[in-house]
Amino acid sequence: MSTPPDLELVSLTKRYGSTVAVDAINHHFHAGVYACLLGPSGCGKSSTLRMIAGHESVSDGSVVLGGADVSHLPPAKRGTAMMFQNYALFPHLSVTDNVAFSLKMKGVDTATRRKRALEMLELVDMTAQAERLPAQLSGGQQQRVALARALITQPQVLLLDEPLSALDPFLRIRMRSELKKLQRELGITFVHVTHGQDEALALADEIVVMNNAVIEQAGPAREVFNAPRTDFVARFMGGHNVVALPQGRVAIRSDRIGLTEPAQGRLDGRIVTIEYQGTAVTLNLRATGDQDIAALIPEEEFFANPLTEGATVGLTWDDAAMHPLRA
Ligand SMILES: Nc1ncnc2c1ncn2[C@@H]1O[C@H](COP(=O)(O)OP(=O)(O)OP(=O)(O)O)[C@@H](O)[C@H]1O
Repeated sequence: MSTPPDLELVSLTKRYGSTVAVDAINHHFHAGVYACLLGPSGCGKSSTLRMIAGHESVSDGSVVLGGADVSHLPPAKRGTAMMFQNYALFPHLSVTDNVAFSLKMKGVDTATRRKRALEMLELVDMTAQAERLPAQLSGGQQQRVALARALITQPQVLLLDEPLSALDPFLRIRMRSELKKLQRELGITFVHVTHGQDEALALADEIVVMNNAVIEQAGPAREVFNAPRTDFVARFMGGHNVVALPQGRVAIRSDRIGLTEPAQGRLDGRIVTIEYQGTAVTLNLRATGDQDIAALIPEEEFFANPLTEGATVGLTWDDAAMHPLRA
């Protein structure tokens, strides 16, 4: 397969009446990346995805694929394909006919489209169910059919809107590793919308965090998690404390906080609650300056020297654990 093209969003804007859903965002998705658009409900992720797909008009700015402005092309002419949250399968068509549908619309002959549909079903391991109706499939199987249906058009970019949200937690984790494997095999760009931090961390080469219609931070998953640049990203990614220090606000991972004697650390904290979590214990502390701080202490370390609620401890961390936050 030839190298897929880069996808660029240039000052991309979506307005619905007076609501600005996407506010002049710029981003360059490198070809072949697995990117997750991550953010809370209403931040503009789906609007962004739908503008890339061509299912929503662009109010301003442009979508550029492989150097060409595709902002005003119809969805089928862009080189993108979209997989919807509810899969949108036709209930009266067999699995094979669902997958072959877009080729039928393009006037491809029956034998060719059946052959291509079966190839796609093989790719997603659904050959055995080829003649069933969607209602005769499990949620995970429906998702695979939806994937096969999106991939039959040989898109350069696959757009996925909350593709795992309809599945139960067990299946969600299984299907997420299948999505990742498929993306690696195909080598095309995946842009996957989710509001789940775990999902984004598990899947993404690159995480694009959106909030209030803008991109707050984008970068490799580990960089976004370990070095959040704003309060919002630190809190939304989870696992971090936002601490106000004389030099400014910093993010510190809760598992980077250590305990010492009172007055021997950087701050003192009173233990408000203790939560046992199996491999670790979370201490929720009220620290100097009325700041809430969570410290995640490995189980063995905690129980070697158990503490009780109400006790005061000193809190320590390395300089390298502090990530300054933008004001
Ligand atoms: N068709 C529409 N008409 C008017 N406002 C809309 C429309 N679609 C979305 N919006 C508004 O635009 C903003 C962004 O919506 P969008 O669906 O892009 O967010 P999202 O991050 O995908 O949220 P969710 O995770 O809940 O799907 C929201 O304030 C929403 O209410």
